[in-house]
Amino acid sequence: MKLQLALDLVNIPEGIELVKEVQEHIDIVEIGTPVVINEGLHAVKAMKEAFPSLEVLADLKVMDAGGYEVMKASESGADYITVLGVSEDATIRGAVEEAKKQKKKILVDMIGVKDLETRAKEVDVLGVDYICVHTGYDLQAVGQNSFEDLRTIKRVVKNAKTAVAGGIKLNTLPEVVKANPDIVIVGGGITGESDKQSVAREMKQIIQQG
Ligand SMILES: O=C(CO)[C@H](O)[C@H](O)COP(=O)(O)O
Repeated sequence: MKLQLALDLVNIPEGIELVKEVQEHIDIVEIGTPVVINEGLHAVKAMKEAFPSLEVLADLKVMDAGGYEVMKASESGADYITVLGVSEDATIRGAVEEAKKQKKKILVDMIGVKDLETRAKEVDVLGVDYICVHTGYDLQAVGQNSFEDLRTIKRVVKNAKTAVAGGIKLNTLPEVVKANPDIVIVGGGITGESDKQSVAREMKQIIQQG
């Protein structure tokens, strides 16, 4: 099980400083959608250059032109690229095809999917690497989380690996880990803490203990 740090509310230099603090406790750095909007794919390139031993995920939330956008993110050094589960199968297929060419991985974000079980089964046969349940900020704000959704995809997904994101904190991590996802994605649960290093260290320990 990998720990992915999501960077959403920082610019490139702030992101690099933040990762320096926690790099030994994380596996993947996510360049979050707001960072890509503000800084472009330069942020992916800068992070990969600064931390060549860490994997980098570009959270593009691709919804069209799957092949082209995966190609551009791959050129910038992304190891993983996100595509939305609500997009057309043709978009997901295009993304998967390009990712295979570039030896990259596709993580499908199921944010906004209404019938999770049905769509997860459909996405699972398209050759994607990861299926991720995700409660975004707007639903976190009204008290929702992804824990039940994680159990659903663990039950129905047969080919892809699984991931979970959305408001995970140190005190809720044990419940998440119990469901055994392949990637746990944490943003504010680390970046919003004053002692980021010790929180990341503790999270990594909880993950390693399973
Ligand atoms: O993709 C995102 C928002 O769309 C975030 O990166 C993801 O939700 C993780 O951040 P947090 O732990 O703060 O919710």
